[in-house]
Amino acid sequence: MSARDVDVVVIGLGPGGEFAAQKLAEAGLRVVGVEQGLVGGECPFYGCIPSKIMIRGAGTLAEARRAPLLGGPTDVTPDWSLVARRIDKQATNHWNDDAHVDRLVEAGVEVIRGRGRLDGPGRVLVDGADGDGHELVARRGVILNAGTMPATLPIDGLADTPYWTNREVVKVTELPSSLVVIGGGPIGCELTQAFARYGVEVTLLEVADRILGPEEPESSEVIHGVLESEGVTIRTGVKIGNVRHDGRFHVDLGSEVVSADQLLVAAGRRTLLTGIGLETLGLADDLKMIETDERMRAGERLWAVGDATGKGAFTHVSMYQGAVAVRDILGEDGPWADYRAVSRVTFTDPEVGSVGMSEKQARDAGLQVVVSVADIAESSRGWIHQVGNEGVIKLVADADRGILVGASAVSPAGGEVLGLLAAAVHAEIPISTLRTMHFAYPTFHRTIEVALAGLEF
Ligand SMILES: Cc1cc2nc3c(=O)[nH]c(=O)nc-3n(C[C@H](O)[C@H](O)[C@H](O)COP(=O)(O)OP(=O)(O)OC[C@H]3O[C@@H](n4cnc5c(N)ncnc54)[C@H](O)[C@@H]3O)c2cc1C
Ligand SMILES: NC(=O)c1ccc[n+]([C@@H]2O[C@H](COP(=O)([O-])OP(=O)(O)OC[C@H]3O[C@@H](n4cnc5c(N)ncnc54)[C@H](O)[C@@H]3O)[C@@H](O)[C@H]2O)c1
Repeated sequence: MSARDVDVVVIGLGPGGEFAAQKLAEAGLRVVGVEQGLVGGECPFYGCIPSKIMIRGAGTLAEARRAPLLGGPTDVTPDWSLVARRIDKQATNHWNDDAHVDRLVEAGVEVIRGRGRLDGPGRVLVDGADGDGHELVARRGVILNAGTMPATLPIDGLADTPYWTNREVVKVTELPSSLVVIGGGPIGCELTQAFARYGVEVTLLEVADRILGPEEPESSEVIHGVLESEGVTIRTGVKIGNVRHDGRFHVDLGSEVVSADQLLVAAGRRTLLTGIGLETLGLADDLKMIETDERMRAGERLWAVGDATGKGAFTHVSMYQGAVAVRDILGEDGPWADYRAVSRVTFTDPEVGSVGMSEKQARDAGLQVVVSVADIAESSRGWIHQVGNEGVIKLVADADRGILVGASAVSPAGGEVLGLLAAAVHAEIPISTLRTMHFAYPTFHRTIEVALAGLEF
């Protein structure tokens, strides 16, 4: 096997790696992308897109069920096959990544299917899926975008059961009549609500004392209430003793055993950095996360982007970081990575949009914190909306600087309401300026004006 010279090798073609590979090739560099699974990564095939298609279907059912109260009688018959077909045919092309590969090849990227590993600065060895080995020398360097897999839980008996993770759940064609979900994070909450709206009896188990733990307590409270009102059973603070499977799943919580036809584990992610050759660059070979600087540099001629950097496991963060790495590799002068105003949306109904720091994070950072919470249901638009109007706007301000450092928008279309708040935190718009804005009537985002008025300093 003789080494081949190129400019850049990208190991892992998730959203950030795919983006970076394309941009660098379009800029005229010789780029090789190495992917052991599907080009595009988790988001289009097992994550964001399929889950949001489920949520879209479930949301239309929820709205139709609200119609008798507001619009007129409806007869709603859930049909999961519409969702399954959309995911299979429209979204994933039967889990075929040709469209992603074609886009890269068109841009000039050489795509090698196989497992890549580092072999010193700028050097990559690939165990090709076709049995061939490849030795690549990347003159400028390597971008690592290895991403994550579902975390495996050390629960007695679990590994011997045919439980679902996000990998299996996106391929479901027939719904179970009951489902236990382990993990009340974004995946657990989004899918719990989607399945419940299709008539599945769902029990959600969360080890922490509240679901959506990293979000504001007010956000968790709204979503907890909404899920329960839609028939979901929620247990928080649980300790799972063991899991058994005898055709049905039995989850032992000590004080009770929860049984269901299916089990979904959505309890976090694990990175794929072990065995990827980090030690050949002098880094530890058992890292859970990879440290990066503001240019996404992680070592000698090594850049890292995506979930494995620990800066927010979101597609838009991975792509943002990919763009930063591209600028650095092309010798541009920034702008470099800044995580003050990372925005994220959990696509429950209501959506939970948030940006920047939570109140706790701001207090822990020693800021002079002032907060304000305003109720969406009490706004004119909330009143008009009626059923499904639960939500809050929460603002976290740094009183010393007179700016917002964080905010949450739990609301119908909360992810869209978030836009204004994300701009405010990102651009450090003075609160005095925000207070003088026109807030169109009657919108959900007008509740931001109420929350701004409630900031006392
Ligand atoms: C159910 C679900 C829903 C989600 N919903 C959203 C959402 O609504 N919005 C949002 O922003 N984010 C969402 N996410 C998160 C989002 O999918 C990830 O943040 C996103 O995919 C970015 O991940 P990444 O760039 O780190 O790489 P990944 O998408 O994890 O891809 C990494 C790729 O690297 C490959 N790879 C790994 N090691 C090697 C190797 N040694 N050699 C070759 N290839 C390798 C893998 O096969 C994989 O294809 C969701 C995730 C899940 C699971
Ligand atoms: N809309 C979005 O942007 C979106 C949607 C889904 C996922 N994602 C991304 O994917 C990541 C992974 O999602 P996730 O929900 O799997 O992970 P997560 O780490 O965000 O949440 C996992 C939850 O499982 C709980 N948990 C862990 N072990 C448990 C146990 N033994 N018993 C009961 N509960 C347990 C945790 O306390 C936590 O609340 C997210 O952090 C997010 O960044 C984003």
